[in-house]
Amino acid sequence: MSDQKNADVARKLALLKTRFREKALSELELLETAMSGVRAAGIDSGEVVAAYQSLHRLAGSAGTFGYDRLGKSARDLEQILKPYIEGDHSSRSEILHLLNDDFMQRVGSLSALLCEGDIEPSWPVAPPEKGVKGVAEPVVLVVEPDSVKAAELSGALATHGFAVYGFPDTHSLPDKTLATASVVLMRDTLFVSEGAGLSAKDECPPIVCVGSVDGFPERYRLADLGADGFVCEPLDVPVLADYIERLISERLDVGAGRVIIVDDDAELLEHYSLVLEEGGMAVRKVQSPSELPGALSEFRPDIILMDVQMGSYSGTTLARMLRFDPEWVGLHIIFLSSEEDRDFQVDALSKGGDDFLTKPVSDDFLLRAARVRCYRARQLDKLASRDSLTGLLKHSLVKQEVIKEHARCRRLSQKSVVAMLDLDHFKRVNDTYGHRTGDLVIKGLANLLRHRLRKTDVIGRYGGEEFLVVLPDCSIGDALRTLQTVCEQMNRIGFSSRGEEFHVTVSIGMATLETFDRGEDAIEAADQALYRRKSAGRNGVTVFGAGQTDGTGREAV
Ligand SMILES: Nc1nc2c(ncn2[C@@H]2O[C@H](COP(=O)(O)OP(=O)(O)OP(=O)(O)O)[C@@H](O)[C@H]2O)c(=O)[nH]1
Repeated sequence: MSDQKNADVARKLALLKTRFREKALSELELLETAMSGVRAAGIDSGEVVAAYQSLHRLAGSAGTFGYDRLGKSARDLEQILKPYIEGDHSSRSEILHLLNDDFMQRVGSLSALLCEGDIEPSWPVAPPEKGVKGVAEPVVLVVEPDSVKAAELSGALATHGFAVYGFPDTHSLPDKTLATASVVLMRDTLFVSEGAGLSAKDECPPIVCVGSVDGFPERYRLADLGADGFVCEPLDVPVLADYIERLISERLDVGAGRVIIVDDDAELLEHYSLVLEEGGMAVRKVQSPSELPGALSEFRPDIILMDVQMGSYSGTTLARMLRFDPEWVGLHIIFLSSEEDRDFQVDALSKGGDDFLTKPVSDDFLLRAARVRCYRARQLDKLASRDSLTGLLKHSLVKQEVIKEHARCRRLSQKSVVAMLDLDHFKRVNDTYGHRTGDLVIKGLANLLRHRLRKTDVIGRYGGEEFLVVLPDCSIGDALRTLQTVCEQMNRIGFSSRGEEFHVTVSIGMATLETFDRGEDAIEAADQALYRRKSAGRNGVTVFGAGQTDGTGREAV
């Protein structure tokens, strides 16, 4: 984060702290006056419950703004009032016993704790570096002293769509370059002597060691020194490319995350959201619970962080209400509450929450907790919506995306393209090299598409060796060029099995989306174009219904 941005965030946090202090001061003043009144009259007309709620709020929020001692004192006083408000007695003698001198004195000293300044709120950990820079081509750094091996590995990985840069040792590797990389591949012996310094750097991406000796002691040593992975020679490049791909997508998932925060306390809401946003997460603030259903449909978060008591609304009831809708049954709801009572927490969870964070939470803890929970939510979501072999969208979901994109194109008069891809003579690959190798080829094409297409493009596995992609806001000419590149690059990837290297080609049929009445018709048209490409000799792109050439000199049908 730049110094300027740091200063901005610090200024905003300081402003929120001031607002909190002002609000808390007037609340404490009211509390003290109310308790003095109750004590003097010996009659409680609901003021003690209000005082309990006020102390409960302070106990949960003060620590967030750096007033730890205030939060703790408020919690102690809240605990004194708790048996009274849970019981059914409010005789004069009980009130006087409750609001004794000691209690009143402690209430009176709360506001002094607000003037102490206490500790500054902790600053969240820095956002993780994004694994993929720009549109495509994740950067892989190869740190290998043997220049021949380095060149071989770099060339092979480049055909899988990675941008590869080689370095003979860690000293020649600039920090700036390191920060742009998604993965470092490093000779294991070099890692043992130089790697610890590298992995300790903040900007260092995952380090995968490459070695020729694979045993428990060697792996343990590398793990102990901070390596993230190990691959043994001779290298199977498609397997390695897939492994790198997995590391990259895991890393991206950890950083990203969409959170809705529901809290009726404006300062807390602002503070939490600032902390998460600065940590790289996308946040939607909801202060009024009635706005939650609309925000959910629009923002589609990974998780909800929700206060438990918001005026007349209860967070647990809201959680239960959300589960009425099948769409939100799997949504992760995390309660943020100053309630420490275990029975209460279990009860809240049984009503539809998934987890409990007890307030006050430090900024750092909040960010880490939200990241981990978003990551888990995404992993679970992936299991349901993603194809397990390729990690791409499953058949029904990618089809849905086509239909959605078709409606969007019609509404906004925009142009998009849908394309169907199919590996050529794939049965032969399976028959010759086995199903496992066939799977690697399928993954190879999936990874290539991920690298070559834009982040906004939708990619799905439509069938066994068939893929469907949607290219939104894309002219037919641009789509043709992009997909031709995919064909060329697929053909360049060298797969190996049983000591033999082989290459696989892909055929593609494409169609404009908005020219059809329904999205399904556009898929059908792309499929027909694919069929024609297969009849016309495979390995290329055919546009539905156009007399365009496919870049290989052949006439597309
Ligand atoms: N390894 C592997 N093979 C699969 C998978 N799904 C489908 N297949 C195989 O893909 C092959 C598809 O073969 P065909 O439909 O005959 O087509 P083709 O051999 O690719 O020939 P053309 O499409 O005409 O170029 C079949 O052998 C399927 O068993 C999978 O998940 N993994």
